[in-house]
Amino acid sequence: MAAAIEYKNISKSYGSNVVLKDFSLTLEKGEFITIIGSSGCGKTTILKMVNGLISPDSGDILINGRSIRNQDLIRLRRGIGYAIQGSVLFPHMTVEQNISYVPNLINKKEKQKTRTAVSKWLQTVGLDEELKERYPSELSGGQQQRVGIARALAASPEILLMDEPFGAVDEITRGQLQIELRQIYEETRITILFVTHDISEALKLGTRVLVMDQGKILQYGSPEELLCNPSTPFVKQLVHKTRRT
Ligand SMILES: Nc1ncnc2c1ncn2[C@@H]1O[C@H](COP(=O)(O)OP(=O)(O)OP(=O)(O)O)[C@@H](O)[C@H]1O
Repeated sequence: MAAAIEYKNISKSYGSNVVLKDFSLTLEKGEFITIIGSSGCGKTTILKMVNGLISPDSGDILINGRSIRNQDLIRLRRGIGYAIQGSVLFPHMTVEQNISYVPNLINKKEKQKTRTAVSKWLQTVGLDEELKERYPSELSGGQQQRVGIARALAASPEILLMDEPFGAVDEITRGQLQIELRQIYEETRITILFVTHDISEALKLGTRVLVMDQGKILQYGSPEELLCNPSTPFVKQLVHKTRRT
């Protein structure tokens, strides 16, 4: 399978804090990659490097075989969905305006087509059509999170970056969103990078799980590989938590 994202010998430090040192990894197209590891180990850093929100000190990142170094970052970001924890919706725009924001930037002349697409995305993320006229402040946390996911998907990205997108919602909503996201993945087969603190979520959603510690890859493999063949005592302890729950 072709590579969607390649990290090539990436190093990144903040002052004397070395976050990544010679980090290399190839992520294949169409995988749902969940990323887990101790706090501060560099999960968000490797995610934000994909859409250029964080630049490496050295090394290179290739998206679909092309280095992001010489690419127009604004254009690159429009093609990469990004959903993070909590509501990051534009407060002064309705649900419909939020979801259609990027599609309207991309194809200015096809407003009707975008309107139809908004209805499709609302349905996909399990939101009632009548919510589209509401403002973010008139929605529950779970609904806001769903709109955030619809907005990230609305530009039909090939890559979707998700940084603890379900971190701020209750358990029941979280379970529903997990099922919906997995369905969206099955239907679209886009490449998803999903940061989580929850090992059950990582094993349940991912086709591949990346376990990191202090900027290093401890294991990158399928959920089955992690469960049957944990590479280190750290990974073993981590996956054992799910067996007890
Ligand atoms: N802008 C910044 N300036 C200084 N240090 C930073 C900055 N951004 C991140 N760091 C540090 O870099 C390290 C990695 O951060 P990162 O956000 O990638 O970790 P993480 O694994 O996503 O953490 P968490 O699970 O707690 O969200 C941390 O030690 C963090 O404090």
